Amino acid sequence: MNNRTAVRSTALGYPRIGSNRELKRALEAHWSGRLDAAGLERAAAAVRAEMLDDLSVLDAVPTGVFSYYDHVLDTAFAVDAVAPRHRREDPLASYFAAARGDAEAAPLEMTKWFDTNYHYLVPEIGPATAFAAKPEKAVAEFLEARERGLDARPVLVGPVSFLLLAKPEDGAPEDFRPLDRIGDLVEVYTEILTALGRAGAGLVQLDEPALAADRTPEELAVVAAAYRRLVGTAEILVAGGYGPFGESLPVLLDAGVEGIALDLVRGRSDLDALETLNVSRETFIVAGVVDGRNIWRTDLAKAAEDVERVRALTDRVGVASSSSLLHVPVDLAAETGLPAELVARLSFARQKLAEIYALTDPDGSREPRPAAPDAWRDDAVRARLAGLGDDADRRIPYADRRAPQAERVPLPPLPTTTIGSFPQTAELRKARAAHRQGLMIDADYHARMKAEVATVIAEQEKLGLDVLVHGEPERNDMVQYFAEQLTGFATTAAGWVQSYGSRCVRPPVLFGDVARTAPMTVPWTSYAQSLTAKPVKGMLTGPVTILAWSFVRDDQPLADTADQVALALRDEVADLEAAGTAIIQVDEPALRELLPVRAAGRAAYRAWATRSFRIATAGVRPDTAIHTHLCYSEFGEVIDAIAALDADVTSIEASRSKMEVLADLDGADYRSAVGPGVWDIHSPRVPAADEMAAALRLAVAALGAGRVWANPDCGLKTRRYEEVVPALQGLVEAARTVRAEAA
Ligand code: MET
Ligand SMILES: [Zn+2]
Repeated sequence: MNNRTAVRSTALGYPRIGSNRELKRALEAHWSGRLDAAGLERAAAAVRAEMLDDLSVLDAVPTGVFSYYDHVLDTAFAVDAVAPRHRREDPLASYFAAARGDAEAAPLEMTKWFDTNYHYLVPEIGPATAFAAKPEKAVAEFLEARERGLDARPVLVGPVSFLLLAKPEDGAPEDFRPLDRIGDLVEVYTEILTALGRAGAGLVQLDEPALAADRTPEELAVVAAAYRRLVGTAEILVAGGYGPFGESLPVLLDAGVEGIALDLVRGRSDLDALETLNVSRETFIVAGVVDGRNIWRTDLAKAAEDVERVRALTDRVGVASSSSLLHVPVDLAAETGLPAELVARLSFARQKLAEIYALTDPDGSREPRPAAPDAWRDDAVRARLAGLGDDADRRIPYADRRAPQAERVPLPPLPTTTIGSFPQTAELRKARAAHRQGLMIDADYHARMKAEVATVIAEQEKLGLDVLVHGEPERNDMVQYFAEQLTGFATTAAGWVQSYGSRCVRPPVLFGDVARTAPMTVPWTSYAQSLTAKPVKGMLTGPVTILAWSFVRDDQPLADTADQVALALRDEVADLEAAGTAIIQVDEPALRELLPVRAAGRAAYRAWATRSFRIATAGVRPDTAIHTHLCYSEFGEVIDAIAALDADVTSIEASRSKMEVLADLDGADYRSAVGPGVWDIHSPRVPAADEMAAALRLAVAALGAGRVWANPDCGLKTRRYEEVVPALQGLVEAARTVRAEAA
């Protein structure tokens, strides 16, 4: 029992975009017609080979975790739950039509994956969706690993989570829920599991992250029935990964699954529960003690203690990441520019595999995490925060701000605006790269960016937009741009993490106390304003989003870290206002993202998240308008938090979800203005003016013309001018039409 084979090492999933983002490049080449399907598949095979090379240090490897775009979409294709509008002759075209839309059809809705910055595509399920087993991808990737002599374990999204993550297709009856289809779906899963078994698979991992959320007794009954049916066809390891299984844990064990993979980073309560549950010593328990969501080095001493607790309960123990490693960059070795004392405290995917392995090795390291150096502390910031008055996060009521703001910046009903960024052209990216590599001097770079601002302002004046933006050409990324200018942050050279499809982000590392040393955006906004008589919005990223899109220190509560960021932004807001900016937008697209998966943690989250936003913004005069912007999610669950931000205008993604947000706002205690997005900028499709006008009419009907703004869903940086110009022409036309109707 004490030899190392007693404890097996594995990971629940792995980064799949390639260590140098090879898949991203191949996908984008394919979409633009520069790479054919065979070329794309060759690039994909190379990425899968690299994944297996990395994973092969472990006793057992997950397979099927590669994806061309998204693993939920892969699962939809594995069970043939493809919306009729996405069916094409060519399966790859069908897949990308669902993912991105094409000339004929809008894509699936995209939304955040639990409390992460990964986005999945929302399957559309109806009462008649004809599920069918399409196990080819799962089987092929299993065999690929098997041919290398690896102990391969196919991974699929489990049937319960698949349906809980799905939405009813358009036109489904009011009372239809995708979960109603569990019986049919499970039959198809048995066929897939059988096919995998025939190919030689033993254990199969079914990811049920939705069981890390609160589940009703009816849903638990569905879980029980589904897994009782499935255990007859394969040995099943159920993985969660985004918190404790809680009430689902005994249900899964009772159903007789072969094993359970626990998230022992965020879901340590499951370990206490397990100790009371009288688990059979035959049950395979995988201890997810290596954080799959963050990049701090594992405290191996503490992790080893948890593994021992599991070993006391069962003879079959695994050590793994707490979730898929999808959420961390591939290799710390690529970071040659980081300070040594930071590097000593970090661990990326490859390092995490080594940590996992060490924990299964009786002679492996059991080193605790070293404490943070004193130099990372800023007592001045701490003292300022401690001294902030109780009203530092309060403005006078919205009703009293409205008139002074309208007087300072007179606007027509349904004012038109954009969310901030304009296309990041190849030329701009080239200039930024040259500047970063020292091939372009600061003065030339700034001149180039200023020229771009001038172009963007002129374009907006020509289009007839009401509130202008400077276009954000100087920003590589809306969080990194600020992280590079604040203390307490480091940025990585190649720490890429997949956000959606081919889109990757490089989250900064927030390791110490945060402070602003100089204005960060004022010169850009002021320059843009100097070029036009129209109002130009200041443009900042809010504290919650800065945290959500960074790897944040885990040695103090998020609330305390958020307040430090808020204080830095408060100074920036004050400087913008002093420079004459009348409208300041503070983006919080990630407000929904950090909402705790379980209800128990939500009130506390709402309180600190909204307070930090208000600390950042509440210092302004009544006649200065604070805008905010949210995107990527369903906002029903955070409507009260949105109201509590106390912004004067909230622009919010709405077009893919067909203005659902209006129903949520209706009834919430939300009084200020809303810009529901009328153009889905995640798709290359240019909406027609009358389509946007129809959306605006819905908004006017719900909120009244006086409270509606006309804008796209999000920033335009990923789009091309060929799309942006006609779409914005249509937007301005739509606003004028609906304005005239409302007058
Ligand atoms: N101001 C930002 C932009 O337009 C907001 C993006 S939200 C993901 O790019
Ligand atoms: Zn956005």
